[in-house]
Amino acid sequence: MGRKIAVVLFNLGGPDGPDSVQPFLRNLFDDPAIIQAPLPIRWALARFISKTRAPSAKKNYAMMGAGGGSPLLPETEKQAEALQIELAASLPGDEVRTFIAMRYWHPFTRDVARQVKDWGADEVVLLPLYPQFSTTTTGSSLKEWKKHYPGPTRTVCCYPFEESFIAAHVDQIMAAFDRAGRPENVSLLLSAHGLPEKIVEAGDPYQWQCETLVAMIAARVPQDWEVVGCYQSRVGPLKWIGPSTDLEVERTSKEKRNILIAPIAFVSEHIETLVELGEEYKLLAEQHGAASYTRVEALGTHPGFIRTLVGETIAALEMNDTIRSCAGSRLCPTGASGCPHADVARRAGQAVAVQAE
Ligand SMILES: C=CC1=C(C)c2cc3[nH]c(cc4nc(cc5[nH]c(cc1n2)c(C)c5CCC(=O)O)C(CCC(=O)O)=C4C)c(C)c3C=C
Ligand SMILES: [Fe+2]
Ligand SMILES: [Fe+2]
Repeated sequence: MGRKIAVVLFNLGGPDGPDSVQPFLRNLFDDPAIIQAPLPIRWALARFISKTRAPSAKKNYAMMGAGGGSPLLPETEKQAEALQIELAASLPGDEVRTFIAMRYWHPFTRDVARQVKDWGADEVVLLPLYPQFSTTTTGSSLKEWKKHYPGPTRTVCCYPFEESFIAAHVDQIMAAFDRAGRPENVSLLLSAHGLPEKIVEAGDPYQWQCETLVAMIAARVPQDWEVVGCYQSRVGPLKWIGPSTDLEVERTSKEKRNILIAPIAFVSEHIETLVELGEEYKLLAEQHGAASYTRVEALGTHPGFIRTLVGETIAALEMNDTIRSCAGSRLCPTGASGCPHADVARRAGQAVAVQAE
């Protein structure tokens, strides 16, 4: 008899209407992975920041035509459905079901953990919809999952260097280049969500993974393009990693370049792609004289991306270990405190050679 395989997709979640913007933000800022402060202080900060940030965030959410909420859940549902169909075809003897576990809004991780238990899964694969590992995203979701699901699981750490993932990005970028009329003097800005510097200094492999991915994409696009990795969506008073996307948009606009801007850490459309990349930076580019500005679409249900997720799931099911590596057939950034491989690596006393494809 076949196995019952639950594939749990981790994502951040987003408000489902204007009234949930503030409680969603409060959940986000109450996460110790986001704000490292002792408890009564963190509660107070979460309450204060969510209250002060809610009015401007509501305006931004209202711009997306999703009833004042985020399109993140419907977009993630499309990915879950596509993945379930492909996995069913790849694992014909088994019963595969995809679940979506959001971190800060419905469907909450704790409720999904209960559904997976009730379904009676024989195998549980935890698959983050974050291609790069960060303690603030995948690490936080894993912790939350473990609080609510005591059974064994197989965890995909991250997949930033998978061949099909890089090829899907290059495909989306070249489609945007065609839409722009294949101009000369192209600056390709590969934009990821930023992080406070101190999180990276504590060992988070996210920036390293983003920058390595930028170099890998740069090797695949026309060699006369300028390719720049940059970071968007800064929040709060701390120093964040750079260069910042807005300053890169300004600089390349002043140089009268044709800008292509692509998200490399978000895999579906939501506020950070539709509003920040699609509206705010577009305006900035126009104000500073860019020759043109074209937004590259998020991967969504791009067949190459769904293939990446299928490959990661199957590799996780086949491995002996319970964690699927960060970096495909390359070496895991072991020793980084944020990487769930760190413990494995410490035990082995060396970088862990990971499963080949
Ligand atoms: C790679 C993905 C992400 C990282 C890393 C990340 C870190 C991070 N985020 C905040 C603060 C906010 N993030 C918000 C929304 C949001 N962030 C991501 C992804 C990453 N965040 C997603 C997918 C979304 C959801 C967007 C949606 O459509 O709902 C928000 C809310 C929006 C806003 O008010 O701007 C905040 C706030 C911090 C502080 C942080 C690292 C410390
Ligand atoms: Fe964020
Ligand atoms: Fe790892």
